[in-house]
Amino acid sequence: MRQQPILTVNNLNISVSTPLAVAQPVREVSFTLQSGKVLGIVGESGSGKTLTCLSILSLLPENAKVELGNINFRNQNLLECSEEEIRQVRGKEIAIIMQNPMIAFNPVRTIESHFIETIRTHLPITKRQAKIMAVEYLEKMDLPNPRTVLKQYPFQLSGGMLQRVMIAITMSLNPSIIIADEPTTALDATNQLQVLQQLDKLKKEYNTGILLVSHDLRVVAQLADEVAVMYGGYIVEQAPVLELYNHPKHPYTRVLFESRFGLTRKKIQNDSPSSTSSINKENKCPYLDRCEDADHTCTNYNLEFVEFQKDHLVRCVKVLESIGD
Ligand SMILES: Nc1ncnc2c1ncn2[C@@H]1O[C@H](COP(=O)(O)OP(=O)(O)OP(=O)(O)O)[C@@H](O)[C@H]1O
Repeated sequence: MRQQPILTVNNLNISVSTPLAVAQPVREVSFTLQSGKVLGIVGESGSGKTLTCLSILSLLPENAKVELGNINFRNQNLLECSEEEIRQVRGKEIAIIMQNPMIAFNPVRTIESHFIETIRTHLPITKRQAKIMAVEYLEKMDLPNPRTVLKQYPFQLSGGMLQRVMIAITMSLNPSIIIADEPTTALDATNQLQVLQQLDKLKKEYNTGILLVSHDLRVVAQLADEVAVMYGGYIVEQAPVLELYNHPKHPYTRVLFESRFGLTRKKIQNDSPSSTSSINKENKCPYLDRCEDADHTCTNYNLEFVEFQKDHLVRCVKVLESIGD
């Protein structure tokens, strides 16, 4: 039996205003996250992954806003929370790990000082107790010599170590959800693997739900239970990881997989999806201009996201037609 989702994002639409135009980089995005599961969100640069994540914790840039939708966490619509209520959720309930851990640390403060401040902001404990917790969580992240690490400054640690420190700090608050936005992109292969192993450990040991954002299909394959593919602000396909990787249906997903896994010489073109540049008034497929399978039917359909088989959803009129055949 499927358990209750811990996070439900429903029909999320985000707009951004620039001096030249209003764009809608996130459209009709819906997904759920279960405790102890990893939902991977993949898609090329600019597809709307980061804005989707930032909106969950009300961290959107000033010129961006949620136009429509709701984000439910523990029966609470996060979009209706006050700034104070959101502050209670941030870090303690839902934590975010970003791509470049160096940015998250103040270069003139030791790891110990970061650790203690974060823990004590959320938990009523003494500095001594916080330090004991810090050592304990660094050990859990398999960082050698945790006491030495605590005395060090961020620049004295490698990117991979710093990312694991970041995860240790995050986990010391025992959040129900971690949003990991490209957590391994800045790391070399060895460190990537270690960070992924630690995230996997967290999901299993603490039943943490993880939203794993990456443009790297191999990273997502290692960790995710389910994967959503974003293109032009929409989720165009979503399925359990094995189903999606073995039977990608949307033309964009297929090209993405072929290009990443070298199955053919086909490459994804670098031009940005046209649909991020303005509001999609025509309701045409966001992938239309780049799709090899497109025909006249693709310019006139309502972009519905359809479950064409159990747990496998796709937003493509051609795929749905072919199933009907
Ligand atoms: N503050 C902003 N002002 C204007 N446009 C923005 C802003 N933030 C994001 N965008 C645009 O919105 C679109 C989606 O951005 P987002 O960062 O969510 O993409 P992404 O899929 O996470 O890409 P990346 O992997 O490069 O971070 C992009 O076209 C981006 O340029």
